[in-house]
Amino acid sequence: MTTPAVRCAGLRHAFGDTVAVDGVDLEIPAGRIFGLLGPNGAGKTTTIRMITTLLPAKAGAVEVFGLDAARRKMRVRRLIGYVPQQLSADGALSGRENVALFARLFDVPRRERAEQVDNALGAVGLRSDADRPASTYSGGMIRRLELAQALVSAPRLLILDEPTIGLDPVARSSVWERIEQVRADTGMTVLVTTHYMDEAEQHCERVALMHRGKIRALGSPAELRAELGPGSTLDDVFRAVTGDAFDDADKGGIRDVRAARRTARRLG
Ligand SMILES: Nc1ncnc2c1ncn2[C@@H]1O[C@H](COP(=O)(O)OP(=O)(O)OP(=O)(O)O)[C@@H](O)[C@H]1O
Repeated sequence: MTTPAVRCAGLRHAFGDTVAVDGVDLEIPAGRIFGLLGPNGAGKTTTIRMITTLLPAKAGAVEVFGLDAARRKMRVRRLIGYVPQQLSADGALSGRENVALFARLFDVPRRERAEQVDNALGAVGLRSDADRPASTYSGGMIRRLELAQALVSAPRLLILDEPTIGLDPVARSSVWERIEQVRADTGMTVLVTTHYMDEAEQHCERVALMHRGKIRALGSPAELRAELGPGSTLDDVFRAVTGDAFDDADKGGIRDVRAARRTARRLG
């Protein structure tokens, strides 16, 4: 059996009295697009931060391609490209300069840097806009630039936290198009969190539904819907396994995140 890209066992993290992640067992097969779905506050970002080694687990273990994330932190970090929810591009720099900065941060060898930067920009469709300031980019272009920043070190696991939040439908599909193309070209594993059930249905081969720190359902979107019966949606599956409507569980917090990304749509 091939080693999974990620294996979490009994993963737990609490912030004071708030248990954000509550005993998560999860296996993410290599080479697929895997969606971690759940409403605001479900524990998705906290789970991702433990997988990236940015946050130590209070209990349980994470393995990335068989490497223990607690003991082999630096090796694990080199396998991962991470696009957080927060903006990570600098509006004063050109697209190319932004990606080159990440190439230096991730120790891409000096003689390969210019080519790798150009390849990453090409992979997200930004080559012709690469030399103007990122402050002139649209929201979708900024998201694609952040994708290029994560791709420049040629990671085996690409982790995207809400990659399409706050974008209009056209920009959302262009981001997904690039993600799917990169995965097809490189075979890398993609772990994505999203609030958008329709996007998960369309683009993720497997999904985990997370609610209040726990994984409530796991499988392909089609399998999960089939278990519930004909005509059901992923929203229905979520309601069936949690007893909550997805939107009710959200408690409005997502609006703040959306607003934040909307205001950040133009840099500078
Ligand atoms: N740094 C922190 N300090 C205190 N509480 C936190 C912190 N980060 C997250 N939490 C809490 O942990 C819980 C899980 O948050 P987390 O951000 O992991 O959820 P999420 O599913 O990623 O939601 P979102 O889409 O809003 O990021 C929430 O109750 C949140 O308020």
